Amino acid sequence: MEMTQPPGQPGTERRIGDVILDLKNISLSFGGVKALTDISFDVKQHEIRAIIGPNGAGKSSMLNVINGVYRPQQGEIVLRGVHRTNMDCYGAAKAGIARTFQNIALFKGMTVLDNIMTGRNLKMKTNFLQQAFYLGAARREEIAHREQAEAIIDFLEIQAIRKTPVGRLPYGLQKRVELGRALAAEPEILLLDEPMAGMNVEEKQDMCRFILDVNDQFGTTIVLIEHDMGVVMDISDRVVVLDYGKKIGDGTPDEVRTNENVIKAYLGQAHEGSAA
Ligand SMILES: Nc1ncnc2c1ncn2[C@@H]1O[C@H](COP(=O)(O)OP(=O)(O)OP(=O)(O)O)[C@@H](O)[C@H]1O
Repeated sequence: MEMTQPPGQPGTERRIGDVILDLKNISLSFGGVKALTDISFDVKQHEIRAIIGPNGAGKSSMLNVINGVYRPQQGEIVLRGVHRTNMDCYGAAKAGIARTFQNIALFKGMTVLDNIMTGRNLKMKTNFLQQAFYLGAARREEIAHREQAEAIIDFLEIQAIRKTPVGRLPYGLQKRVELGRALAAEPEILLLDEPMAGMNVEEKQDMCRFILDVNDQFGTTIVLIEHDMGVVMDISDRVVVLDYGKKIGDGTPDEVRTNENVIKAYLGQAHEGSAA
């Protein structure tokens, strides 16, 4: 599990720090549909922060606001103390925010290694011509990036499939590769949209372990959406709960578990067997 140059901050001790990302009064509509209404919550450095809520609650929209896919009509995104009314995707990536998607977004015909290499695009410093002719600097850079990608492959224990086209892999492994591609960007904040959706119990346990290891070993701050309540309650430091685009709960797993509104809107449904 030793990486030559791990993502995030090498050797960072797992200690919850100050607020790194602060969402203030975010509202987002699509025509008449209010996806988010006046949502505020913060994310502290090194923590695992979960966003939960029933289908259509606004969870993915929230991640899309954080990494600049959607522009909120109201509110502010404060990243490391810098106030913005919206992010843009490139700016978010440059600022150390990486994400995975609900539906896997990988290049299916490309190998695992090459997919993970695409995650290093922003780290490439040589220009297009240098790369095209594979000139000295480009060659050295390529080797360094490959080493980094191989280190991620070792970390995620997918050495055996490093040359396999992603499209041929089972779903659970594709999700792991997607995590690898996000890690390749060496993010400080990692947004995970349902990283365990569609997985069997064993795959879920593996993914949990990798998420905890990333957080623990590299100090990466993690914001995740997850439907599996067992997983959420086990691995999160704090949980924010959305329902119909509104925030109805925010706190530690224990606080959220006993919050009346949450029980009524979400956990209550789970008890009745209508939610995961
Ligand atoms: N691009 C879009 N255009 C129109 N409406 C959208 C768009 N994205 C989201 N919505 C609407 O915003 C609301 C919140 O959707 P969102 O996908 O954020 O919820 P979610 O909590 O992630 O749901 P799920 O758990 O089903 O993924 C829904 O009513 C959805 O239909």
